[in-house]
Amino acid sequence: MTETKSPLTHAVDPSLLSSSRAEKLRLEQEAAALEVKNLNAYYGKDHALKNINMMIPAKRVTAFIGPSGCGKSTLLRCFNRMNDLIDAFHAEGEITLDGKNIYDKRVDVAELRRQVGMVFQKPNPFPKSIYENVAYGLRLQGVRNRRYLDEVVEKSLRRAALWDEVKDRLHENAHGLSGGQQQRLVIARAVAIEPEVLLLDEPASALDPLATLKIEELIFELKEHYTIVIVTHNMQQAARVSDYTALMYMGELVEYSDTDTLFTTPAKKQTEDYITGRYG
Ligand SMILES: Nc1ncnc2c1ncn2[C@@H]1O[C@H](COP(=O)(O)OP(=O)(O)OP(=O)(O)O)[C@@H](O)[C@H]1O
Repeated sequence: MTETKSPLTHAVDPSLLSSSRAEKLRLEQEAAALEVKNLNAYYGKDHALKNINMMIPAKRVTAFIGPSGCGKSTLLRCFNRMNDLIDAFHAEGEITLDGKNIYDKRVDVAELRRQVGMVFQKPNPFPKSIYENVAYGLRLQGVRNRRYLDEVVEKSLRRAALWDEVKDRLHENAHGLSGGQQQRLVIARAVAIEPEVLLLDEPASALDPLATLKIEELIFELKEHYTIVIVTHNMQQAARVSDYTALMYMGELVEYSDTDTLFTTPAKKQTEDYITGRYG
């Protein structure tokens, strides 16, 4: 009896792929939002990122996957220099945002973080009202005009798919919202200051399946306006939400391509082993 060998036993259901991606995406044809050139990063002597070179396309969703400790979050945090807050950290190489090196000494890091917003695993609204959470960044910028603030708060909450659920309780404390609502509120807070890039570090891993689904749908809508980079442990999630996927392993970028290709016909054996669950 001849045994037909299927090329891959997918950890990810192939029907998840391509349904939302009618045409074949090609990285080399995309406009770049961020470009990473010869990036090495260290925590003291620990070499956390090893000579990373990649381009993050504008207004697409790019997912970073890979086993725990491979450097996904470190790379994500390089994009708005969040790692600068860690004493032992240093980076070498270049990351450009719209052609400008964000590691240049003259860069205003506060302005960089306005352009490159970040959402963390655990929702972290401030202990203030829903309204004040969203208005926070604008108030920091000195905006006082009430009508303008009202407009931005509404627009941001709509964009974060939360408006209908909170429009009658804008002045209640944000900590009264569910976890999923809090995470969408944090996204509204980030978009209120019109960033260019949104970094999402496992944004749904603390949420139940329904709240996760809402965040995934939201990510799909947000890419119309923003470049999105998401770290996820969940390969199904990467397959569902991202246009491009990067697999990392021990600080190296193993493979990076459009999501359909990475999950169906990866170029490297190491990728195939990872996505079929043979390691990680
Ligand atoms: N604040 C820190 N201080 C020292 N070492 C760190 C720090 N943060 C991360 N590291 C180290 O850098 C390497 C990469 O960690 P990183 O958190 O970027 O990986 P990850 O792929 O995001 O992991 P996970 O999926 O578990 O979050 C690991 O060896 C980790 O121990």
